[in-house]
Amino acid sequence: MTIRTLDLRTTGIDGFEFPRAATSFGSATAAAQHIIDDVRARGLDAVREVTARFDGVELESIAVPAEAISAAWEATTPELRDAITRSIERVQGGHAAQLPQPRRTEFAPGAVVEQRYLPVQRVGLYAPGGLAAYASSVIMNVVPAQVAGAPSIAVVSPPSRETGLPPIQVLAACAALGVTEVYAVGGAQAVAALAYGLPDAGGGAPLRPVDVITGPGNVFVAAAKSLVRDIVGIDSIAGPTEILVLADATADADLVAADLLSQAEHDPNAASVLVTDSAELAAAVTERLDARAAVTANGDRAREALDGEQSMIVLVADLDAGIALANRYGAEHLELVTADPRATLERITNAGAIFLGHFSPVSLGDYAAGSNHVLPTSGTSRFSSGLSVQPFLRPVQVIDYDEAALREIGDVVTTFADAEGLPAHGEAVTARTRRG
Ligand SMILES: NC(=O)c1ccc[n+]([C@@H]2O[C@H](COP(=O)([O-])OP(=O)(O)OC[C@H]3O[C@@H](n4cnc5c(N)ncnc54)[C@H](O)[C@@H]3O)[C@@H](O)[C@H]2O)c1
Ligand SMILES: N[C@H](CO)Cc1c[nH]c[nH+]1
Ligand SMILES: [Zn+2]
Repeated sequence: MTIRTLDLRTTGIDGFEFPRAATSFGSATAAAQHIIDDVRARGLDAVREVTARFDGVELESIAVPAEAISAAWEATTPELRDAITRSIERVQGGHAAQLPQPRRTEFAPGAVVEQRYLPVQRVGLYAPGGLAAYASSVIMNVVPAQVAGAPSIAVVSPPSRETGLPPIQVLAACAALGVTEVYAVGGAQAVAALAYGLPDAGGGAPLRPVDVITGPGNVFVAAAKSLVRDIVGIDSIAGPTEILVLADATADADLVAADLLSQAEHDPNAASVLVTDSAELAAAVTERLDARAAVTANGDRAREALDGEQSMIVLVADLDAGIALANRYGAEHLELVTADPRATLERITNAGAIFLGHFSPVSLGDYAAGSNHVLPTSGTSRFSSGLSVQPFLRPVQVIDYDEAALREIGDVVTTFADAEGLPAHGEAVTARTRRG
């Protein structure tokens, strides 16, 4: 494996567009629609059939028994329990800081409009399965929902072939967070079950439909989320993970290589990109990537990602060109490893999350920084943001006028009502102000 290097030092960056991993969203959308229709029509029978086909697991019920959740916590090592607990504390702190404050505006005595934030009443959170046991994704979904005050939380995650349940790490994170409603189901069938509900999720108990679905997943999960977005709220659609490291000659090549590999191990479609104005750094990172990929456990998968057309080292003439490219790419994860990362930060316009300097690697944010790891990918950071308390809260305005305040502004209403040809609107005001 040698990650390819593209030298734009003399040609310049005009017209250069980063290739992204090809994802067949079109065919996945057709497959997801078929699964959604089937689950709506046949409920649990359809969920069980699709799960048998794509997960290779035959299930009677998808509802995870409460005992399995508590047993998972008991069976978890003290080290992982401690890590889960400390991660939750940080992520809780990070998300509590996002809570918007209610506002009260008094336009005149007795003329008040308040802005309050109401939590979404029931949420469905997707923790991916597949290549890893995403306990941390449980935390990154559940904590913002809990901090927002959502009273009813259902977690879905694909069953493993061995136990027919989500991995023990996922269940242990649910236990630590006090989540008791968990379903062993993944893919588009999980999204359909959350959006439309199931009259019977196994053992006669229903899965009640949710109001909002969040969480990362593969292309079928993403396609299903976009297909149900007219009946439930969703967060942004997260695709294969991405890291762009913007580094100058002051960066440590071994650390840059370690960070590029950390995201490459997620998925053969993951994108690892280094943008630098230092040819020496580019050469050294290439060498360190080879050395590290040879010894890390998921080296084969990471090599596939680094070999893919979506991964590369880009050599630019100077830091200005590098910053322009980073903004053009809008990476899910952007690392700034420059002589003055804070100064570079001021010039960043697009990124899902930004990691500053040598001691803020992406994997810190994945687990323990206190930030959220569900982040916009594929350039969608131009218009969307990482998961926060926001999808779990709705601002609602409360209008509270007294009689004098209504009299004072009433003519604005009647004049508008007449101008719009809607006189009954005005009459609703004069019925009050002309009384007595
Ligand atoms: N952005 C983030 O925060 C974040 C966090 C963790 C994981 N991820 C990403 O999430 C993704 C997880 O993907 P995954 O596949 O490992 O797990 P997943 O849970 O997203 O998908 C597994 C499900 O896909 C369904 N499925 C598999 N093949 C199918 C097919 N041909 N047709 C229909 N359904 C099918 C199965 O039923 C299975 O339950 C990875 O790309 C990973 O990088 C992102
Ligand atoms: N880097 C992934 C996408 O942001 C999240 C993750 C979960 N576990 C490890 N990493
Ligand atoms: Zn990661």
